[in-house]
Amino acid sequence: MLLKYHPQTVKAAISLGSNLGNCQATLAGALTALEQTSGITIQTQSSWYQTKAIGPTQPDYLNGCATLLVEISPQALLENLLTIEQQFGRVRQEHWGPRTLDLDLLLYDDLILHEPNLQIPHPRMAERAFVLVPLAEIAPNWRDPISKRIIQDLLLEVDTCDVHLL
Ligand SMILES: Nc1ncnc2c1ncn2[C@@H]1O[C@H](COP(=O)(O)OP(=O)(O)OP(=O)(O)O)[C@@H](O)[C@H]1O
Ligand SMILES: Nc1nc2c(c(=O)[nH]1)N=C(CO)CN2
Repeated sequence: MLLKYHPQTVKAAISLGSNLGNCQATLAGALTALEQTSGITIQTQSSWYQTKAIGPTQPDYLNGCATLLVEISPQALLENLLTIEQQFGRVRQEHWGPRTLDLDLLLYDDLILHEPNLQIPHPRMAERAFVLVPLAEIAPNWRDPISKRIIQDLLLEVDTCDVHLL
């Protein structure tokens, strides 16, 4: 019997954010760009949330999360995210400053990775309501491989008053 070779498929989670330009169009465009990338399939996308900016004074953000099925490495996934950020006009200026598009890699299966250009889970994920609210909507039982706590439990520890369903 001939068995077709399937590269391993792994589940990953990303966050999306935008606070410059037409944010809703940018986030929808970023998901379309991801879906058109070889080795990436969007599994679930969250609702969009209007969130108060953390960091320097700047406009509110539109934030959301998506789970992906990926057949590419974490580094290749990050490269694709950075390329899509560039396509949407992302200019790196101020630390935590305003941006047309921010794509962060949150989780990659149960992997823990500490490389100079890539940390997984995303190191600030567990303190950010703008990440945990949308992530809990689509992946409440995903376990953070470091704290061993599930997303809906991490969400109980943060203040969600500045995160509003669009
Ligand atoms: N899990 C990750 N997801 C995305 N980028 C990461 C991750 N871990 C490390 N990085 C590195 O962070 C670099 C800078 O990212 P970026 O400018 O988007 O940070 P930021 O969005 O301003 O802040 P934050 O990382 O707190 O969200 C990226 O070029 C990438 O190499
Ligand atoms: N509400 C909100 N604040 C932020 C965001 C974001 O996506 N949403 N991203 C930041 C840098 O990654 C800094 N501050």
